[in-house]
Amino acid sequence: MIHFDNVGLRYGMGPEVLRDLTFDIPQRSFQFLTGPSGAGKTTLLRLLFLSLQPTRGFIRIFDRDIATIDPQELPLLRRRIGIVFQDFRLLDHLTTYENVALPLRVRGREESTYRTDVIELLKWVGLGERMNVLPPILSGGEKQRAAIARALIDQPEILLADEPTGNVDAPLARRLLRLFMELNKLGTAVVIATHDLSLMDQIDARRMILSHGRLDIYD
Ligand SMILES: Nc1ncnc2c1ncn2[C@@H]1O[C@H](COP(=O)(O)OP(=O)(O)OP(=O)(O)O)[C@@H](O)[C@H]1O
Repeated sequence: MIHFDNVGLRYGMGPEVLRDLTFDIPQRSFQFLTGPSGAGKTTLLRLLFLSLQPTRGFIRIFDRDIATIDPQELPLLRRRIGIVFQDFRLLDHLTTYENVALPLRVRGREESTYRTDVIELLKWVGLGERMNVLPPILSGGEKQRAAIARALIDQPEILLADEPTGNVDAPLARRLLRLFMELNKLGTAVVIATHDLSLMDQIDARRMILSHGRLDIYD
């Protein structure tokens, strides 16, 4: 589904942050992306989300060479990729329900065509009772789950999550991990960027470890 071949990335004239990355992310796979702070996890997620271009190398996503993708096509391709940002990026003046429905609303979909799906998804992430609340009232873990629901509303083929358990306690982290595993069983590929060793130790999943800009993979 995703293939990187000798990819390198530098910001401006700075040093290479990512070097010689060659790997695949297969359909329906589940992996952790880890490494010390500053190793380049967020940068790699941005490449996977098509919000950065590599400075060298070749990336194929959904059978497309990303160097040849017209910028106008990006929104359509990005719909196939769900992303949960480290800082959630919820809009404070919209309710939880409206935040999750927003990607559909901006595309001009009629509310009657998605209302039930949004409610079902909110129930699935455990926010059935918090649908009409504004984000500033939500706890850190609830915001996290609202951001996950928003990333999933378009039924992406791959979910990218940046430190999704960074702001929650251990029981909730386990619950979120179960949610990601359930999603993966339903067919979505999952990439979780995390520092959290205890989270990774809970399941026997592939580990992509970044260090000094290079990547080692333990299947
Ligand atoms: N927009 C940018 N411009 C210049 N340098 C950047 C930019 N974004 C990140 N960097 C640098 O790239 C390197 C990798 O950063 P990145 O945020 O990808 O690491 P990370 O592994 O996600 O870190 P953390 O675990 O602390 O979130 C760091 O040295 C960082 O300072």
